[in-house]
Amino acid sequence: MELAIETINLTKIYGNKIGCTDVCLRVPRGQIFGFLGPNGAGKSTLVKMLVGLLYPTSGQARLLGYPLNNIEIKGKIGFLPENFRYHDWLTLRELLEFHSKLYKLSSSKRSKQINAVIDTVGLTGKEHQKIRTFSKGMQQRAGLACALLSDPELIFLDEPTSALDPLGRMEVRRILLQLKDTGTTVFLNSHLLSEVEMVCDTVAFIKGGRILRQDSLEQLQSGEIAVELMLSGINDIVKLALSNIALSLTIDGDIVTAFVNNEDDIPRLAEAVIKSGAHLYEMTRKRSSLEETFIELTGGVDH
Ligand SMILES: Nc1ncnc2c1ncn2[C@@H]1O[C@H](COP(=O)(O)OP(=O)(O)OP(=O)(O)O)[C@@H](O)[C@H]1O
Repeated sequence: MELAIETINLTKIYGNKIGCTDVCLRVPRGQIFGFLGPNGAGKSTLVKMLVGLLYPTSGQARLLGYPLNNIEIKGKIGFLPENFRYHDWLTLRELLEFHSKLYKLSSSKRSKQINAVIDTVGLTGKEHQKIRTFSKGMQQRAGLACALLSDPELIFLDEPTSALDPLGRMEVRRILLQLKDTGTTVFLNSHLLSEVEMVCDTVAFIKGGRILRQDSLEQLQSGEIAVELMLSGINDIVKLALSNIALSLTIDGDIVTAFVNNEDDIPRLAEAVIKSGAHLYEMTRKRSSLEETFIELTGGVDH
């Protein structure tokens, strides 16, 4: 398997504080990789080392086959930092011109590429507006446009949707999947587990600077699913029908929680209730398995 990122015992110590320690990650090329952890876990520290903004205290890493800080890879990676502040007195077009010069894009390529990224992030028509007049969501799109300018082979996005409304988030998900389709590797730091679940192929969890687990989303989601059903008329027939589908059941008054192995069992639960003559008032899939894994591994959801 060809790797976009490989780190071997990568460590950053700030004075006597651990940023991250002994990080060994393997990010396959062409995947969307989700990097999850509570506040202060070491996510930004790792990304900053990978993009060359921080020197590691020890350990090694290779990006797109090159050792860290190789100048050649700078033109092949894109980066959207978490708390970016761009030159807000510039217009969007001026900002992108400036960044494309930093990327040393040829003048013939520059204009075409700027138009393309503006279109991709949905800011067409805003080219001549100053960044300072942009809403937070528009600023985040402008940041994403900068990160896409070099047509990167590998892109790091630190909380790319934190300022976006649900529609904006959906749009970013579409962009991420589009990037994946064209072979770009996406390294996504996100607190939004539902988003990670929707787009990522592989996920790693970090806490206290240490990687707790790295696995494919498929593997992480292969655990049990809890489904809560609010019923009236619970009787032995319903219980039997549900227990024929579920691995186990718990009943508390009108609430039945059924644990199933497979997503396809969820509609079967509803059918079983209706066929057995009980009334179904509400049906909720409890926490997603990714969320459960996150809580189990890190001891809590961060906000
Ligand atoms: N410049 C610094 N000097 C000293 N300690 C730092 C520095 N930057 C980060 N740290 C510490 O390193 C640890 C990891 O921080 P980091 O910002 O990498 O976490 P994070 O997972 O990105 O957090 P968040 O989700 O809140 O952005 C924290 O304990 C933090 O206080």
